[in-house]
Amino acid sequence: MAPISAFDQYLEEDYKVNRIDDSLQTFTSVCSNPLLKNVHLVLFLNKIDILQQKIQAGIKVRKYITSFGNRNNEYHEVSEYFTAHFHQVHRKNNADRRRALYTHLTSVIDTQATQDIISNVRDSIFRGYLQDTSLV
Ligand SMILES: Nc1nc2c(ncn2[C@@H]2O[C@H](COP(=O)(O)OP(=O)(O)OP(=O)(O)O)[C@@H](O)[C@H]2O)c(=O)[nH]1
Repeated sequence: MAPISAFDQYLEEDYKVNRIDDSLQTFTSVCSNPLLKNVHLVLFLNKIDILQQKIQAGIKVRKYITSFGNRNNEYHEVSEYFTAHFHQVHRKNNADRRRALYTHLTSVIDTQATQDIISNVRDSIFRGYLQDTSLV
């Protein structure tokens, strides 16, 4: 789980490290861990409600993440941009393409939507097990 609303925040323990970069570094460690080589990953990009509020308040992503450049400072473009970065980290650390990454944009304070997403994730994991055993 990574908070994608945190693009304008820095670590308390190191004020030079942007919190999105910190999440990407943590995710790189997960993806490059040999013990997790064959484990499918489910990533919740969380706090999208706060991301939407920040964007509506006019906070510019490019001020904090210069690589965002002149893209539109609107929710869909921003969330797609950050999601793509996490997928890129996964791709770089998944040379044999055996592992899947499932990403979900979440706001866990919306308990109904979160419950629906978790049910879908659980269903797809079970479906994967059944396919592996050729039962479906
Ligand atoms: N608005 C909103 N608040 C959330 C969401 N997820 C967690 N929180 C709240 O954020 C606060 C911190 O919780 P977490 O983010 O789980 O904890 P954390 O990772 O230690 O906190 P941060 O470092 O601030 O991200 C709590 O008050 C949560 O209720 C979300 O999707 N939307």
